[in-house]
Amino acid sequence: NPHPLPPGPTPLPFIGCTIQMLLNKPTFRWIHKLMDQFDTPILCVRLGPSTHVIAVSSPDIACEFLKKQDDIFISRPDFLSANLISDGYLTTIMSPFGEQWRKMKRVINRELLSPQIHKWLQPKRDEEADQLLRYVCNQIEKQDSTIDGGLINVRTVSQHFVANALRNIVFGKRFFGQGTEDGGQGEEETEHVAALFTILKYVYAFCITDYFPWLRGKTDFDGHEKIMRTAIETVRKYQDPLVDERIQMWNNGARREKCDMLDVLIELKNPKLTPEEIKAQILELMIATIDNTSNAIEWAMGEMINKPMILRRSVEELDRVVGGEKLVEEQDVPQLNYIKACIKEAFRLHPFVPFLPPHVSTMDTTVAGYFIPKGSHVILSRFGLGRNPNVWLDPLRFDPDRHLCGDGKQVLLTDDGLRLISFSTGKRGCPGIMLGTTMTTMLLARMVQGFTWEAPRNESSIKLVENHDDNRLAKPLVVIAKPRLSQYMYPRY
Ligand code: HEM
Repeated sequence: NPHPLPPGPTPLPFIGCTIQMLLNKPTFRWIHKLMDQFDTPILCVRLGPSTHVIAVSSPDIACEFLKKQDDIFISRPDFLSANLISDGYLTTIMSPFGEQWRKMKRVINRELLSPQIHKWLQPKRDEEADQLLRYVCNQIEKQDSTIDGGLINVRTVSQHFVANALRNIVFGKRFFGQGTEDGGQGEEETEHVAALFTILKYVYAFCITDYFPWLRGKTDFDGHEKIMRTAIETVRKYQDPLVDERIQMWNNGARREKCDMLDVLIELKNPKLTPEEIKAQILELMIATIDNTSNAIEWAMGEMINKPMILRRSVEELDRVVGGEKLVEEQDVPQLNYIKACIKEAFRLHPFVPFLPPHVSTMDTTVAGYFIPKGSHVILSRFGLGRNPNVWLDPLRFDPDRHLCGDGKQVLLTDDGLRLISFSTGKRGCPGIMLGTTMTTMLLARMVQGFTWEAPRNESSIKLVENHDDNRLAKPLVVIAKPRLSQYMYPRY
């Protein structure tokens, strides 16, 4: 191939840039620094003897990879983390290109995330939207009654809203255990969610042995393997027995009617799934949903509370679209354009994971004039795209107006031109757009409709500081909420 590799640091023989990577943690910040140093929107870093990692921060080049040459960049790497999560690539997100990926993606698209199934499962999501208000009200009531309102940890509320809804949709119950008196999660759910986030932290996390594959199983150099195995075990300890129990119920006739996603997966005839496939796929669906939704809402709320004008406009939208006499419902989501613009702005500016899962090329090719060898790991930078100063004016400013379309056109959370990353695009794109959009919008809409929000008394504004190691808020968002609707409107159980 006459074309050069994309610019990047000169790799050493055999080890590539591995030592530099180890000396410059966290790796995503190092990669972005290199893109700045080389002044390039496409960078090549070689890790180990032969892996070319290609980072991208320009929408045009991103579209060449995921639109024009989508068929080539359709695989995933064989990483230990991905292998463990997917139980040897039985699932969708993690599986390399091939029959198993095709089969599972079809099952998810057609059987779990179709519009009919979405509608069928709405009562479960509605239940969680009501529980959300009830839980926040209870938290406020529990606190010192001399203070007007109460302190709410938005991170905990958001993460558990998503996890509870997912458990309800998949297993038909919000909690593994009893929960708490006030409608909150119990020990079991806290452990479940923490383990899901540990898995998310260590998946595709530049683990050394992934670039020296013959070391796999011989050394756990950076400790990732042990952490990953423990977290997966924790999640499966709660989930797998429910799957086994349910299979048995179908077998012995104790269950005859499908009520949730687990029933759908067990009763699938063509293709028939094995218990191992069902268990691994459920674990993957759990991690697919929880981070983006909850993290976007935590950041969006922090930004909105710091900019009261934005918060006010979103309240006005809710009052206009929904009115003061009923709670916001899923049917209102298409019209909540300002709320969705706030969420999209959080996706743009504060993505939970810095890169998309790697897209691996299945043959040699040329992109943007550069040689991209077969087996390259292309990582589109959510961070780099969303904050690209050539694309976004004043990129670090939280400004939902960027996403309003005018002419009354609906704001979509999708990202077709890849100017930011929300659900990605192409054959590897997210199949959960409808469910993801619905849950994220309902969460923010109910929080904003149900309560007024402000910074804690001793803080003039909220310190929106990003973690060094990831893009989360350095400290969970804890703010004051006060009920803003008439008392009779809050669901009681
Ligand atoms: C706001 C919520 C969500 C966001 C922002 C989101 C985002 C993403 C992104 C960026 C990808 C990677 C695409 C790529 O590699 O190019 C992805 C993949 C995926 N997502 Fe989502 N997602 C969300 C919700 C969901 C939900 C609710 C489900 C299902 C319950 C889901 C299931 C999947 C699956 C199965 C894949 C793998 C696709 C493949 O590799 O072929 N996601 N998602």
